[in-house]
Amino acid sequence: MPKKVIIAGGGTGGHVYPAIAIATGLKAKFAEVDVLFVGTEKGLENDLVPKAGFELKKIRVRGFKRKLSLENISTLKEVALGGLQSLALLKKEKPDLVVGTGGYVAGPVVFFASMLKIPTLIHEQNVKPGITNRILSRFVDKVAVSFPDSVKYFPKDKVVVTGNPIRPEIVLTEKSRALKELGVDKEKPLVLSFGGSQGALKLNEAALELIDLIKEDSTFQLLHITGKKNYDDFISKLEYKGINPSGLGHIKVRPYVYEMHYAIAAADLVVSRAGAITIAELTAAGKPAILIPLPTAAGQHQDYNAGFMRKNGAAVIIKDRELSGKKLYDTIRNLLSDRNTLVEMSKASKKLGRPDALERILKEIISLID
Ligand SMILES: CC(=O)N[C@H]1[C@@H](OP(=O)(O)OP(=O)(O)OC[C@H]2O[C@@H](n3ccc(=O)[nH]c3=O)[C@H](O)[C@@H]2O)O[C@H](CO)[C@@H](O)[C@@H]1O
Repeated sequence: MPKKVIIAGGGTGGHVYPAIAIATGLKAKFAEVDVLFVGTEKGLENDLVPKAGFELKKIRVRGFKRKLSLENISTLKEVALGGLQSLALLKKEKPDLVVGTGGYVAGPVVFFASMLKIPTLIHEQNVKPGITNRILSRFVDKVAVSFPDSVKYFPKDKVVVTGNPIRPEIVLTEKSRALKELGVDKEKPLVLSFGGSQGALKLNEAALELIDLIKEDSTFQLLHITGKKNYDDFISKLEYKGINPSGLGHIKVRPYVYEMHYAIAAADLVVSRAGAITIAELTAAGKPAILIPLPTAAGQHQDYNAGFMRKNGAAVIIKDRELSGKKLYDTIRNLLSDRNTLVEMSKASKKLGRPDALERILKEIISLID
């Protein structure tokens, strides 16, 4: 009998990309396995899941505000509704396994699956786990974590260190091919900058200043990703500064890059937020980084992710409040002009990579289905 796996994960790329990596890995190994995604109406899953060739069912879930607020009363209604929808979906689909990769949607789907005695696995991407996964860990069968430092947060008998599953192309793409695909000059180093899957306004502000500093001439090239919703505003601000973005050969600005494996493979240095999947991709590809952890991330979890990279010599950190175009420019110039440090950082980064993470998670999944 063919098996059915439900993967619940959504909201941002950090939850959706690992879910897609798991689904694609499962299908590659067992073509007969049926994989169904559960997400919400608004998240990035609506764009990425159908593109990856999977079916997406949607339920209505919202997160609670961390502070006491009236809005939480209406959220409570949504949560109850989301619970009922999850239950109905699980009863209808009768999956053999439910995997949760985070985001609000994973909460009710994984919780009710465990109540229905369906085998469950959750995956935690960050060094410091979120509250939902900590609560869910009491009910699920397996907890896959991405860093040894996360083990202490979960029940000992359930937790296993697998790493963050990433798209295989991230490791498989040759730099020379990537440079060609992106149309960048192979003689000058390329700096890739982006603020996770949504883009980051603060990083965009710094990038605007940085572009102003390097527009005439530069020792490096820049590929800056603004995030889809910030792109038009970014371009208007560039034009206001008298800069025509399409007229700059050594600077490229994009709203979003679907083929991120080319951007990462081509880069000599990466500037980014400290999202867990970004870090997993950079380390798998052995890229040195300048990280600007998002200060408002729940429980400061990006500080922990970035701290892990710095502790191991793979990244330098700029604090969000200290970020400016000039600071970014100086930090980039210093690193690019110090070849030895850059090589050491690349090696350190590569050492932290876990290219076998997907295989490890698949092994856990298979043992739960069997
Ligand atoms: C604001 C917030 O709470 N962010 C969280 C979210 O981050 P976010 O969704 O930003 O996730 P990550 O930084 O972990 O991953 C971003 C993903 O988007 C991809 N990408 C990005 C830009 C682009 O143009 N194309 C593209 O494909 C990257 O290659 C990567 O695969 O989930 C992560 C994993 O739980 C957390 O660590 C982050 O703290």
